[in-house]
Amino acid sequence: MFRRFLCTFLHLQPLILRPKPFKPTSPIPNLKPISPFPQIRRLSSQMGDFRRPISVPIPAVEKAGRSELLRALETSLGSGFSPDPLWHNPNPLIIVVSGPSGVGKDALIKKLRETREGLHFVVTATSREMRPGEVHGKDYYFVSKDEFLGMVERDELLEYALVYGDYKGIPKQQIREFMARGFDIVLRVDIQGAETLRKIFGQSAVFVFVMAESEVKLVERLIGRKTETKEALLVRVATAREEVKHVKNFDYVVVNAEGKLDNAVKLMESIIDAEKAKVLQRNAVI
Ligand SMILES: Nc1ncnc2c1ncn2[C@@H]1O[C@H](COP(=O)(O)OP(=O)(O)OP(=O)(O)O)[C@@H](O)[C@H]1O
Repeated sequence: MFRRFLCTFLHLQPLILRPKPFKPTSPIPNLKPISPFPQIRRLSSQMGDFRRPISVPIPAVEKAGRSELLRALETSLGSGFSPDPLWHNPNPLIIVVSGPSGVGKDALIKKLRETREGLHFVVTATSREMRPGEVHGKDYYFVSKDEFLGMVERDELLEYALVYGDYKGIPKQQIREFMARGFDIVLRVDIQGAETLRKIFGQSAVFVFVMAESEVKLVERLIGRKTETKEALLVRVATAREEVKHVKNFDYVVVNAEGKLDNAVKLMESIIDAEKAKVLQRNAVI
């Protein structure tokens, strides 16, 4: 009576409570697998494991060898232990790095490139003049305005914009190739670019906003870089003030404080690690 009540309670057939016949699994040779459908076999064993009576004695842990114990546990559970990974490899990420001009995006990316493997830093195409020290194909693909517009016409760019009078765009093919090889992709774009990419990717990419610790530090950095005319400086600083307000559209903020570039790089790495460990993975497709 009690057993019948227990079975109804557990939504089980009475048969399940009976001891199962002994069915050892590999590595004991010459025995048939328990089921021709390993998935189903594993599932049923998981569901019933804690209720199934132990049909063979398990040797004392301190006396038995590892393989003997393993075999006894397998036999008692009614299925072998799978060597397959319990969790799949994480999906390749698309990481969009943005922030106001002069905040240190390039400096951060340069350091990240030195410290972390498995990342591909997308080389943007631009129609702007090469700055001293920059390398074609490494810092940017420097192309003429006409060449750039040809790429737009052939739909070769994921996103492009006219930034301070120069075109900048992200070649699609480069991203596809590196994602197929398992690389995480880092895209460095201005705020407008990040907004466009958010529309394209939605939540399937990671958006990181790089900030300085204060407005004054940001302006000092831009002045210190000595790459802008005074007119361009004014435009960049005024724009930066507005751009900071866009932070709410991003997933993460990285404060790149004066003299603390290494901390910002570490935070970037932590963000990537956390994203890789997510149960619900992002799945960006281009
Ligand atoms: N943590 C930091 N401390 C001090 N100086 C920094 C720091 N990070 C970057 N810099 C310096 O600030 C200046 C601006 O940095 P960087 O060129 O990387 O900015 P950016 O965000 O890429 O700018 P832009 O969008 O205009 O290209 C550079 O001279 C860089 O060396």
